[in-house]
Amino acid sequence: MKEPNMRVHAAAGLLVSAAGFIVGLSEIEWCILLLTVGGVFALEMINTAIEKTVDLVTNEFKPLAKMAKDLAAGAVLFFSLIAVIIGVLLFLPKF
Ligand SMILES: Nc1ncnc2c1ncn2[C@@H]1O[C@H](COP(=O)(O)OP(=O)(O)OP(=O)(O)O)[C@@H](O)[C@H]1O
Repeated sequence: MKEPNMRVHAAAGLLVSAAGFIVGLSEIEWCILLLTVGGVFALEMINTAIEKTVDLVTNEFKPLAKMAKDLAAGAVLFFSLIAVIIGVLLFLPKF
């Protein structure tokens, strides 16, 4: 795993999974957690793929290249914020 962001997502995924075992999530809560963690991973992979593709096409400053990279990074950020909200909704009632 060379991408630093991927390592952060992997660490966060392991941490919330461990927390899930500790607090004893229900089946449906596990499904929601796995979908959320998997979604962040999948989006990060697509973001990296878009970054690499843009870099392959050009290393000059191009507005369309900027837009493609910023939108892909924005998708990861947006879903990560949703993931945090889902995490709070899942875990807060357990304490
Ligand atoms: N060819 C380009 N033309 C215009 N803007 C670019 C270009 N390449 C990068 N940028 C801008 O610079 C920012 C940083 O680009 P970079 O390729 O380092 O991506 P990054 O999001 O920092 O990647 P990483 O996830 O690897 O840290 C992009 O989000 C984009 O706004």
